Amino acid sequence: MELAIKNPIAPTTQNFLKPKPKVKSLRVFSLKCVSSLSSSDGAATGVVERPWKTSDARLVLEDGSVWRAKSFGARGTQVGEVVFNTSLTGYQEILTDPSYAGQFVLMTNPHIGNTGVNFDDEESRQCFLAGLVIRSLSISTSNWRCTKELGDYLLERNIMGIYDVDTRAITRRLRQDGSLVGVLTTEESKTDEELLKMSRSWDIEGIDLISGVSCTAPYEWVGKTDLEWDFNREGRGEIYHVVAYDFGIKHNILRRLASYGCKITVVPSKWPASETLKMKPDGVLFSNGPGDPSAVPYAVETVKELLGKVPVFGICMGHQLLGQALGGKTFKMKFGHHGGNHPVRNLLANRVEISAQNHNYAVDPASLPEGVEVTHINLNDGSCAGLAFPALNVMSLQYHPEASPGPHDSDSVFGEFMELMKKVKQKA
Ligand SMILES: NC(=O)CC[C@H](N)C(=O)O
Repeated sequence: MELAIKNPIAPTTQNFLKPKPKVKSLRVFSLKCVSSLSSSDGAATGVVERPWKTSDARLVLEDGSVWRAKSFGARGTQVGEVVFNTSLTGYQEILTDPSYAGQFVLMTNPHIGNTGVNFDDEESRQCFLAGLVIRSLSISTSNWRCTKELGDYLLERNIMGIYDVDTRAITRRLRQDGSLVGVLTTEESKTDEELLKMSRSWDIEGIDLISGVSCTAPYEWVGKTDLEWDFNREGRGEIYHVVAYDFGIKHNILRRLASYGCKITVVPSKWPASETLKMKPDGVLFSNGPGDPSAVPYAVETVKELLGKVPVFGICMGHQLLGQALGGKTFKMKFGHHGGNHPVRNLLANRVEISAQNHNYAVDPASLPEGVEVTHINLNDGSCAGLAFPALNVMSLQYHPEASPGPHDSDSVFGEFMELMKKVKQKA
């Protein structure tokens, strides 16, 4: 089969667009835990409640479903958009990925918490997500790197979690109806109707969530990937100065850039392009970040001002901002991609990579002007997973080459960014 590099995706977004949430009447779902412990009641029905905790939390979705659950971590009431994540491991990296701001992450892996948390797997300075939804909270924690149990960690960081909720049923609902806004509460006094109203009066679209997660002043990043974990130690020769825009940057992007030989200055999301150019960088990185990419026109303007003046690399939100700066449009997908098992066709290398992904929006390839190439395609749904505009030294990925958590198949893209900076530097 001939691989066409230029915009090979059928110019349609209709398969991905999120439909309007269906308004249904309130229905309550509660999960009975099937236990292998014998009790006279349980033996008769095959179902018994765990004796040490009964449901003390509710998740009310905007479609009218009410999910009774048990709480861990912080208590209170919180609104957010529910998304499901299919990663089998790496819940600490997911919890600290700032791109989840405003969202409840529902893990499809039913067993969470068994390895606790540790000092090394943090992807940012705090947890920005709205909450965590899981099927089963591990009753024991055991790992040589563990420094704390998951529940204590969430409590310290004021993040709500619920367990003993039917995560498969909610995932099927999200797949069918699209991502849904919900309210999580431990407050008995709030009625289901009140919570439903609350969930229907909030929307993640159109909000600038980047400003709440970005750093507030520039700083130098020096940490490399620990050699023990670095599976790719080649090509660390030259030093390039990279200015990294922090739209909610994950630490592993910075570690990978440092390991590839970059001196890195991280700057806040509203850092002027003119100031960046004064720093004379060899390249600029636009990071991942939370929320609606069309709600941050100031960031698109900054990207536009830098285009053509310095090689640029965009990751996830950075890719979506680049798409807009090049003249394209973004749209909201039905339920997005969140997990460590997304197959992507890399059209430049003609190979399939299994990738880590976390996004609810995508660039519409049909909206892009001549000369912009789609370089990567998500093989699950054909959506645009990477772009290049060689004339302006632009490259970007919709997904996460830095993994954390996830497969490392796409790590070599950092090497491609080094090559791009080298080429431009040699010409200068
Ligand atoms: N990981 C990211 O950068 C996410 C980008 C954007 N917030 C989205 O959901 O599509």
